[in-house]
Amino acid sequence: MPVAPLEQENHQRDAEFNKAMHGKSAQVTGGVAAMFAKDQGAKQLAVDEYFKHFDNKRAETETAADREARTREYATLTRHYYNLATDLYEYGWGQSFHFSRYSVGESFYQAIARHEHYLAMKIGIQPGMKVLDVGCGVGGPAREIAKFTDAHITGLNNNDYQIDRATHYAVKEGLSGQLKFVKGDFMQMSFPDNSFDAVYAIEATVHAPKLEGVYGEIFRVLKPGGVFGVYEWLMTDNYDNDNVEHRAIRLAIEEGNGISNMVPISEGLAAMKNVGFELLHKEDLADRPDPMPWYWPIAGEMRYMQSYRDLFTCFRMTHFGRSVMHNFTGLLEFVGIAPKGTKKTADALAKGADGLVAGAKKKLFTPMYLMVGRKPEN
Ligand SMILES: CC(C)=CCC[C@@H](C)[C@H]1CC[C@H]2C3=C(CC[C@]12C)[C@@]1(C)CC[C@H](O)C[C@@H]1CC3
Repeated sequence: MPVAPLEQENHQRDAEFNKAMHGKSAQVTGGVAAMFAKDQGAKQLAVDEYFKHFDNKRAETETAADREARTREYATLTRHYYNLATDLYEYGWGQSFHFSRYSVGESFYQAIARHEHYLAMKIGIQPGMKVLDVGCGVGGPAREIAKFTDAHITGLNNNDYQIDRATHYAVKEGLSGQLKFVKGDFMQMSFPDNSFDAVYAIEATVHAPKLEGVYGEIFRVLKPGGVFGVYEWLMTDNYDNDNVEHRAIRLAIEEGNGISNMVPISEGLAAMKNVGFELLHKEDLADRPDPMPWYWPIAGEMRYMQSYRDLFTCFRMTHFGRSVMHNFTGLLEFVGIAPKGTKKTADALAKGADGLVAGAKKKLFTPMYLMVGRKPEN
């Protein structure tokens, strides 16, 4: 695919849109309350901007030009995806927007935290280090890793609403001295060269139009000798783009998850090497012989639940739990309480979740391809 030019950043425009759409809802407790406190007109704009890339696009007729159009507008596409999806994520999943491995007797949130600790350990984060979290979401992982390691973490994010939420939670948890959140496009970072001791990215760099672009920026801002670790979303090398069923799964994953261009493992590995990283570790953690698969919560496979404390969290992700919530939002939309587009977004997320599960079961997709690379000393 030809390399598209990067989208021009406009922080003032984004800040104004954030204020218009989300108002003061970043301060609200809980995803559901925040979800309904939006401006209708601004939300409609986000819906139109996001779904123009996916409405009426079918795997059977998808062209390279469709994919190129998405990558040209990668930043707007992903920013509006998170304008629409963030509250639902918080309602249905929590504040760490990633999957994890699970083990016997381990609760859902313990597993999520363990996945974060594992990456922090793999890249050797030490107390006092200056660490960058690329694509930090609402800061769940940054807060956990800050507490776990005593490091200073900067979260980078292109969505103002998520930055506001992350900042709000950091203040609430008394972590403002250790955490800061910065608005920006990870393809064109504003940090000077060699500014961080370590960098990590958890299921976020898949939003890049080209992995080499974001990994190149990470390489630039990392100090020589510093280590970068990533859990990457990749199609496995079983994926065949000429197979319509495979394409339909990839397209469902992209639409439901704000992704402009998902690529195979081989491309992820090549990107790490091409930008200059010395690869210390590569492994698909989804291939570990775990007693339950990473996707069980979104597949609604409640038999894997390990703690009754997880009952409500996990029930919300079952097909039944989702349809209760999605039809309820549809009803609230109909009577004018919820802003238009709430149900459409929820349904797209559900379709994306089904795509993730189908991709995982057919061994076509992984959300936890671990790559750890060092920037050489000279
Ligand atoms: C988009 C990327 C790169 C990472 C996010 C990973 C996960 C946190 C999300 C992927 C699918 C999402 C869904 C939900 C929460 C967040 C995810 C698991 C819901 C369970 C939220 C509640 C809705 O009613 C259904 C959603 C299905 C998909």
